Amino acid sequence: MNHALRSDTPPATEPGTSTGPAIELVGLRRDYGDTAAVDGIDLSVPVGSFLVLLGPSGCGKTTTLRMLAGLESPTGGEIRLGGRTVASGQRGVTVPPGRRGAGLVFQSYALWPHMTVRRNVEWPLKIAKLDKARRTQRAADVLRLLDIAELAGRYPGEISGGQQQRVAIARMLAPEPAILLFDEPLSNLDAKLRVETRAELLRIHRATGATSVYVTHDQVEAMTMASHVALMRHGRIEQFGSPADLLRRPASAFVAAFVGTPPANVLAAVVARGRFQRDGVDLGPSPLPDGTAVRLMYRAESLTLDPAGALEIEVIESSPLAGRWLLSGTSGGDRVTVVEDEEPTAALGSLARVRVPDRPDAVFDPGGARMETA
Ligand SMILES: Nc1ncnc2c1ncn2[C@@H]1O[C@H](COP(=O)(O)OP(=O)(O)OP(=O)(O)O)[C@@H](O)[C@H]1O
Repeated sequence: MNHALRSDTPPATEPGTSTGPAIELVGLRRDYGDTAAVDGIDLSVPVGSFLVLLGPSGCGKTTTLRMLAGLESPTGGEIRLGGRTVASGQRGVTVPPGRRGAGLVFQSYALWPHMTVRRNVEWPLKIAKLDKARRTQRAADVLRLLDIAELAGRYPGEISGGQQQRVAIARMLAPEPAILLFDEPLSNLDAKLRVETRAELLRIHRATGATSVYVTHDQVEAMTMASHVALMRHGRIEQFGSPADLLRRPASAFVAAFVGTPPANVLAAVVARGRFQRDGVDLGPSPLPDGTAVRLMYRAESLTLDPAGALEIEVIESSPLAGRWLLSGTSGGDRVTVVEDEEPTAALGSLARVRVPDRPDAVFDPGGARMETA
């Protein structure tokens, strides 16, 4: 792959314009004894995608990434990179990490402390047996792309955490991988640097034209960076799509409650006499048969504080967000968040009432699967 190295150069391949998928996972699984860390994953993304593996701790994100990198072998299924099978549980194929055209950046950066920044970045090129002139040129190019050319002569112990991370990314990019793998790369940075580095990583992703896979448990990172999100749960993909797909049409109550700022509200209810009822509170008409147990989704912006509202909450927190206010409370064990234009006057610990619209934004069954009610 011919990497463009200047940030003002368009990506070598525009996302989505390639013929075949850059990454294909087919029935991918990894068992550790009785634990299915990855329990049968299927997905496919085109060249130039920014795929985020998102999900709570222990859902199998890192295991999936390590299998992509070749640090872990699947116990079932296949991984295809650029149409080539690099790992197959059944056929016992395993292409070693160095021959997959994929580069990995660890959370811990893993720089060699006794080598200068320049030598750290040149190291993978030395392993690849590039001659000295090309190594020097390539290292200079990636250090410039990452904006750290002036640090070339320093040792990792002499630069900041954020700069070390840039060096780790430069080292990963040096051999021009077609696939960039990131394992929670921002988790060691402070909040402001995280936001800046998000944009920086996207710039690098676009400048190289490579396909990126990025592991995080932070849905804000996923929603702001991804072209494709795979939201994982218990080793499986709960929903795969664009950030907008997950936000607009969550496939399950789990997705609804995991993504969005703030995430949507999900309230348990039962249908009685043609109405959604919750502990004696009427939440509006229901098209479903009486006795059906449901979980109703309401976006925070669909709810309003109103002294005449049907739902009573105990206020637990209130915080500003982009010129508006989020007020959260609890109702029968469920968390309820409302967006208000003005700072709410309700004190913490006090009771407030919330008006609920006649129609929920989505209806899920008690197991969390989406129900069609239209
Ligand atoms: N080497 C291992 N031996 C046994 N079990 C493992 C091993 N690696 C991972 N697991 C288990 O597999 C499951 C998935 O782990 P994995 O690290 O992939 O999750 P994750 O989503 O990356 O979590 P986190 O966000 O906490 O890093 C967990 O239950 C974990 O305990």
